[in-house]
Amino acid sequence: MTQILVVDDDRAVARLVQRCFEGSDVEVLSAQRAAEVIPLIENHAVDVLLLDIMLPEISGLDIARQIRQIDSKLPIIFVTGRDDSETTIEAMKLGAYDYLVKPLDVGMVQDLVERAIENRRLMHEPVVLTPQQENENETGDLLVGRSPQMLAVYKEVGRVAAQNVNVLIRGESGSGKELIARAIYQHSNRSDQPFLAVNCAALSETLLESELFGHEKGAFTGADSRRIGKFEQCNGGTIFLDEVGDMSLTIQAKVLRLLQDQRFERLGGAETITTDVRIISATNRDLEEMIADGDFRLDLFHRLKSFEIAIPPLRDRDGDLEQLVQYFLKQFNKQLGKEITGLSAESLARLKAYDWPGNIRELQGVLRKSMLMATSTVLAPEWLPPELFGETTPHHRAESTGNQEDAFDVFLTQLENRGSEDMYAESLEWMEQRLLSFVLDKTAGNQSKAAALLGITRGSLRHKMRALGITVEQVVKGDD
Ligand SMILES: Nc1ncnc2c1ncn2[C@@H]1O[C@H](COP(=O)(O)OP(=O)(O)OP(=O)(O)O)[C@@H](O)[C@H]1O
Repeated sequence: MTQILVVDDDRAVARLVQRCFEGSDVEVLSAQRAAEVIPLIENHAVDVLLLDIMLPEISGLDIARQIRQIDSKLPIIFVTGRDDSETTIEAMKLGAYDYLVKPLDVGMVQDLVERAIENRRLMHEPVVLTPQQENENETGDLLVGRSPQMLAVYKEVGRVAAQNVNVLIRGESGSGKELIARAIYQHSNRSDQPFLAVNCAALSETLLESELFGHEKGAFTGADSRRIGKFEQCNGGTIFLDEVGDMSLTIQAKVLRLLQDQRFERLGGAETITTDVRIISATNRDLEEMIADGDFRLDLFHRLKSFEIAIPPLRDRDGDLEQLVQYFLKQFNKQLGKEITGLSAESLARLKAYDWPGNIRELQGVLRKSMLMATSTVLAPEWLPPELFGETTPHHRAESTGNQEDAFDVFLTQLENRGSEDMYAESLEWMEQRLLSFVLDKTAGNQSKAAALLGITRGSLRHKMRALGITVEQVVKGDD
């Protein structure tokens, strides 16, 4: 259960935030007075704080300073009446996650809070590497796999984590680059400082530049106030630049300068700002080829890879597939209320023969989808998706008739047979899984378009996708 705390003397703010998360697994706590804040934070596992900057008795900034003493990494979203005030800048420099300007917009609140929750997860959810610790009661994300190839990776993480050098993580899509980045951060000397992740492929050039370096008012159309960028906000911390190969040459030049002398200017600004950040970057692109084509700077490449970790693709990890399958079976049995005991020999052989271009993420998706559909306790090949057989059309079960009602009936009968006491929730999950996959497929993975079709915000869509274990790659790849 995720908990967010809303502190505002205007009760309407807490009510609005409550409305934003109705029906989700987010619990909204609220307080109207400054004196309540610290005890609430001390006594609850608060994941995100929405804090009014202008409380009657004390400034929100002063409370934030006190909170930093207790929890230096709690994402704080300030709520303010004006968006160009110096106070807002001050708040961002204090390490606030972001700020919202009143009147609040439901979509924006959802979107920002979702992102802050995700950021909290990235910082807090421990990534467990040590082989002896592999047990199901472990909390956090477990890096499963004891192949010699992965043991070498864990050793490298151990070697480099405490050194204050930039690390470049390379590996195919879905191979675990983000998990490794978090493991490095968590074992580093900066683990008590923030960790901020930026996906360089997800934003347009101007927006990415502004996200990283900030901007001054009027720097570009739509820049109606000054904004502090991640490099300034994350002073003393670690930035994870995901998909670093997707940065434009202009931004590459700016990042290079930052790496050379830890200085930069906000977009459209003259003031030179100094910052101290460690960069962990990741890519699945062939940077050497990009350098040869003039698309990536050689000098930046060398700066980013003071240390390089190459994550092997799943197909090259000796013996990891079986362990991962066991691990995900247990996990999904719990999540889906199933009792699937294992895979048939033929299914396992099929999984082993497959190439896994989407690596662990694809394996997760395949198992989840198959387990959701399966009506037997052993996962037979008929429940596996067609792409594993090199087919492009469904070849099995009720779905093969194209009749979704049949598939739903099968699912319901199965729930009934195993005496489910949670049919409502389980059926809704089944439907949501299909609905989201369908819409994301129709929009070729475009989440904004998908959210618009569904009539929900992008934040809610992302939240649902995470809860259901759906990734865009899976959807798009699974159906092409
Ligand atoms: N060794 C592992 N053990 C258990 N789960 C794993 C392992 N590696 C990856 N995962 C899971 O697989 C999914 C994809 O991992 P991750 O996001 O770290 O990959 P990535 O390489 O960063 O992907 P992308 O290239 O798309 O950014 C996540 O849900 C992650 O928790």
